Amino acid sequence: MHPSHPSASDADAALLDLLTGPTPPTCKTFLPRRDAALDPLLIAAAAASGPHVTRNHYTHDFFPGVMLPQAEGSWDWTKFSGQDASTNSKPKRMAYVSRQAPRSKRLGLNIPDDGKENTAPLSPSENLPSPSKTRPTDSDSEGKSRSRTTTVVPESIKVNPGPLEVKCMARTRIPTPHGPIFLHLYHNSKDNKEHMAIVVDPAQFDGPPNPDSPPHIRSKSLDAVWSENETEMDRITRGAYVGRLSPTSKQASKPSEAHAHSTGMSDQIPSPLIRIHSECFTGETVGSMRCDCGEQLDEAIRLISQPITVPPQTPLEQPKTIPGRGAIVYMRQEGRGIGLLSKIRAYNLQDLGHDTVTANLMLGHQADERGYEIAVAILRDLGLGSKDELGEGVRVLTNNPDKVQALENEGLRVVERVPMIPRSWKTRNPHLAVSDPVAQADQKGEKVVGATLIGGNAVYGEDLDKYLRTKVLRMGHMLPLWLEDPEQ
Ligand SMILES: Nc1nc2c(ncn2[C@@H]2O[C@H](COP(=O)(O)OP(=O)(O)OP(=O)(O)O)[C@@H](O)[C@H]2O)c(=O)[nH]1
Repeated sequence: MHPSHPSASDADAALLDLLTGPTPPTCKTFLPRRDAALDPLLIAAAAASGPHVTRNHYTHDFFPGVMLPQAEGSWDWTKFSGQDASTNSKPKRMAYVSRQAPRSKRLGLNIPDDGKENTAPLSPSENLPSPSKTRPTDSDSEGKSRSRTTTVVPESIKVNPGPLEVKCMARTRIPTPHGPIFLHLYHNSKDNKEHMAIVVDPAQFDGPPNPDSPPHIRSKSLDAVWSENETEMDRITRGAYVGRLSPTSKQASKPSEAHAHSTGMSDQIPSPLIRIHSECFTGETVGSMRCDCGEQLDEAIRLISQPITVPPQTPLEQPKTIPGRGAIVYMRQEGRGIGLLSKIRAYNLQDLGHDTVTANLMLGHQADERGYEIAVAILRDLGLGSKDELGEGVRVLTNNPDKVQALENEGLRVVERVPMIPRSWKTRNPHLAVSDPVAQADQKGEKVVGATLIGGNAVYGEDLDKYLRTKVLRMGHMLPLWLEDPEQ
């Protein structure tokens, strides 16, 4: 008898089976699912970013904060109803963050084992978020107390509390209107910026130093052999070569020869001229006439490149001329360390009538937030300004007495401060212009090749004058403030 039709006969049951099909199997007959349950992380990632996003991307936080309502791309604009996404009152969804240490840390890179040279580029050991300082009250220079809370994110974020190390990652020759320079790119273990050294030392093109010439200005970390697997071509490609490269160059530098110390002429030649220059996108790239940074960089390369006259040692000898030598350490400390964003805001405050120092303070910054530890370490790597007997003392191109003090505090041997008179002041002052070929050319309206990076000649205007006067009057820069009236 058919179980579902207890009252029907067997013939009826057979007919019914024929018409309705066999009884479907019960759930018990199904095999259990073998595939993984749907992964909520994967679904969330795909929903946020599209099907190309895998669980790996998501776990490792390729899109930090993408799930937060205010994050770019996280708002569904199809639901836009005139309300600002950032004011969405819905509870925030969770943002997942990788708990896995960076690869370099997991593999133990940057940790020298059995004394072997580390081949990996220096990188900050941890990618910590920038610390933020909160100042509940701040007063500007005019003594007005403000109660608003200002959050300050320092531009140069210190990410590694360990000892400072600098490493020159690459060096190359750059021709400039003032002559060739060697551009060195540095990594360091303190911040994540690529600071640079512009080395002027064209004598290096003639090959290894001879006993009669001053020592070449070369990076010790660049000339070091980084690993036994490094080929000559690897080393040449990163700039560890002596002389000038040509299509037939095959020989990388030998650390012992490249850093040979000569004693012959060292006593008679002046110490190398150096400058620590702070990045200024507006002044150097856009040609801003709000500051003198562009012309200072250009002027520093020009001054360091001037040939040096070496006095004769005996009455029978003639004075000798050798190529100029020195270096500019180009620090990525935009806006005296406050960063470009804050500097742009500071400019607007300046247009509202405040000077550069007050504008910084109003934004919750200090007047100057720069540090010089990395710059001095770079100079030391170049063999300049260290206090040991092989290092050369330096002459520093600056008007800023605080900078000289800070450099000395970091252990730099400064033998002289060399002032930098703004070109526009020289051009307009007949007494100063008399001894300066660039100023003379400017006065005659002649174009001086390479006189400035952008404008070609000295530039001036109300903004620049205000900026220069503030440096002298409020920051103690050592310049004679002769220009009371520009028309005089
Ligand atoms: N915060 C701020 N920074 C500025 C302003 N104008 C230029 N800078 C920055 O100032 C730095 C250069 O500093 P300066 O004070 O001009 O000169 P210095 O380096 O202290 O001294 P010198 O060695 O004599 O040039 C660069 O990083 C510029 O970006 C400004 O109005 N506000």
